Amino acid sequence: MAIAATISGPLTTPARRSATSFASLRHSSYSSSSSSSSSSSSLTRQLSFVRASKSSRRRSPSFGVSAASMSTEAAEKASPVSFLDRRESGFLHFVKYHGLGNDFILVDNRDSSEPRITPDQAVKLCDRNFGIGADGVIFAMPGINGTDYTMRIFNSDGSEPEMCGNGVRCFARFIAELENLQGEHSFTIHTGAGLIIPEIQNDGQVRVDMGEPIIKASDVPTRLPANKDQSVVKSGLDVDGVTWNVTCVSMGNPHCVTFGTTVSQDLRVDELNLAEIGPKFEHHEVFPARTNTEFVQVFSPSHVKMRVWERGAGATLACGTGACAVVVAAVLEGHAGRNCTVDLPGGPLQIEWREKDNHVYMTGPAEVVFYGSVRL
Ligand SMILES: N[C@H](CCC[C@H](N)C(=O)O)C(=O)O
Repeated sequence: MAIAATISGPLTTPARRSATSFASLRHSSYSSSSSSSSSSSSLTRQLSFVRASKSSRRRSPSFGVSAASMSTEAAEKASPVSFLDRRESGFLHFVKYHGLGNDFILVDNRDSSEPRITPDQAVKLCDRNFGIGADGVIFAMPGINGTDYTMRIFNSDGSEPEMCGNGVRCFARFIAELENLQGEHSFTIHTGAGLIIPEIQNDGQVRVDMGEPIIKASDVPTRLPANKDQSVVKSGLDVDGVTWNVTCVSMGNPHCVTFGTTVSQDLRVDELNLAEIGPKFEHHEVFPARTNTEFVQVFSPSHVKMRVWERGAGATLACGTGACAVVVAAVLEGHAGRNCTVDLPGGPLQIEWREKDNHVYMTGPAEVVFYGSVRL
C-alpha cells in the first residue's frame, strides 16, 4: 500500500466537551490490588523495573534494555535515569503497543508540549520495511486545563488526526507502566476530539468514554447534503459509478459508514478489495478533511463485522473510533441496538452508545509488544 507522505497540521473539529469539565473529574480510583495488568506481555515481565520512588514520580521507571540487541538485564544496576528518560541526542526511546493489531509507537513526551519527532520522521518510523513499523506515533504530553495528560498522534502518512480509539487504550496502559500503577485507574486525556476518559479495568481491558458522536453533516465534516434532520443517514454516494448508502459520523475524526450499495444491502466485507476502493472514499471530494471508511456486515442487532480503510493509514486490523461510528450509524439506520459487539479483523470491541448521556463507550485490549530505541 503506497503511503502518501502528506504532512498536514492538526485537523480540528468543534470542541466536543468544555474545558471546565476537566477539573471536576475524578482522576483515579487507584486500587492497591497487586494484580499486575494481565495483558502485560511476557516481555514486560522480563523487564524488571526499578520502582520509581514517590519523589521521582515524574520519572518513568528505570529498566535496563540494550538498544542494539534488545537484550534485557537486571535493573538493579540500572542508571538512575530511566531508559525512556535518556535524552542522548539523535535517539528516540519508545514502547510499541497494539490494540487488536492496530499498532503504535508510544513516546514519553511528558516534559514538553511539542512532539519529540516531526511528522516526516513519523512516516519513516512507521514504515514496516525501513522503520519500526506502525499505524502511527502517539505522544504522551502534559495535560491542559486540568486534565491528567494530552494525547497527540501522527498517522503513518504524517497527518495528524484528532483522535484514535485503539491508540488511547494503548496510551492508558503506557501511562500506567510509566507511573508504576497497577489495578483499576482512569485518566482524563485532552485530545483533538476534546476530553476522553480511558479506565484500565482489573482484567487489563480498557473501557473508554469516547464522548458524544457528532452527526451534523457540516461538523463531520461532509459536503453531502443532510437527508435526516441535519445529518447524512443512509444517503447515496457515487464512487466510480457505484452508489453506496452511507451514514457520516464524527468521533472527533470523520467516518463514512456503509452497509452496502443501492443494488445490494447484503455486504460481504471479506470480499472487498480495500486497497482498490478505500482510497476512493478517503479522497472523495465530499470529504474536505478526507475520511475513514467502514464497511459493515450485520449478523444481528447486537453483532456486526467491519473492515476499515483508515484516513492516513490505509487498511488497518482495527479502528476504535471507527467501531464507535459503526454502532452510531447502525442505530441511526435501524440495523442494531445501542449495545453491540463489533468484530474487526484484529478482534472484537464492545461498544455502547448510552442513551442517558449520549456518550459512546468502547471496551477492548491494549498490549505491549516491545521496547526499543532508534537513531533518528
Ligand atoms: N487514521 C485515523 C486516526 C486513527 C484512528 C484509529 N486507528 C482508531 O483506533 O480510532 C484518522 O485519521 O482519523
